[in-house]
Amino acid sequence: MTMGISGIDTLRRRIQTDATRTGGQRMATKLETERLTRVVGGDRIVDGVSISVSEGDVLAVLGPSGSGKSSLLRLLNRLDEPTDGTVFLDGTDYRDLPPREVRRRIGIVPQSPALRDGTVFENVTIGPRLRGETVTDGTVEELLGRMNLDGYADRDVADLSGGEAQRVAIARTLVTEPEVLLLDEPTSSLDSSSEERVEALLEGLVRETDLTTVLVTHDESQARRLADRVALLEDGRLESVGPVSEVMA
Ligand SMILES: Nc1ncnc2c1ncn2[C@@H]1O[C@H](COP(=O)(O)OP(=O)(O)OP(=O)(O)O)[C@@H](O)[C@H]1O
Repeated sequence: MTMGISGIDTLRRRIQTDATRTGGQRMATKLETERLTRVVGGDRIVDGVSISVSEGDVLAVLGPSGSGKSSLLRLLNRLDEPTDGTVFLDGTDYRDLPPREVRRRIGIVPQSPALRDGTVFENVTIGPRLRGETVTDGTVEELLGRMNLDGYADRDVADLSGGEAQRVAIARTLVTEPEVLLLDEPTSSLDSSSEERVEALLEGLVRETDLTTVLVTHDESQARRLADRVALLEDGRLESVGPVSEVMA
């Protein structure tokens, strides 16, 4: 049997995945970056970052302002294009997948998500509707319930508090049932009581659904509460990565 370069890569990846076992339990690699790099105007805003996230794990990305956290997140679902390096989703190079499929499977809640004029229902279902798909009322109600927004479907988003709007934005990302969730500072714009509430919802969500998650945060204590592993960025480069207990000892 002959094997092309991509076949060898896939095999190598499978062997690596098999090697990642804890207590005999297999931890499949869901998302892996390989020397991921983005150069803008001569600046290496993301510089050779190689990290992997196991299925169901929460990876927090920490680092000073301007260290490239948001830029890294935007590369993970190809909202921005890497200048060099790539991302593997379930072992497949994402450049071999249609960008639309990548963005459906890897959902992002941006730092300051803008809602469109209209109702909560219209906002939550906007992605599927743009693709000509329908979402049932029941699905939306269930999602809103999960975000503690029971009965909000017909509300005008103009009347929502910041915390409620953020939860609508999260529901809007979850409606496509992503396999990986990217969260960019999900609570940074909220007052402390909304922050606690949104964080508790996110914690419940990622623990109950085993959703593979990458969380950008400047808040070390939030990283400790939510994450299994932490990646520290500095000037676009990966300074360290590992379990929370080791990296943030
Ligand atoms: N589109 C862009 N064009 C040029 N430079 C950019 C662009 N996006 C980001 N940068 C620069 O890249 C660097 C990293 O920015 P980024 O927003 O990723 O950092 P961050 O760690 O998320 O910061 P913060 O914590 O303040 O949100 C900064 O110097 C920023 O000015």
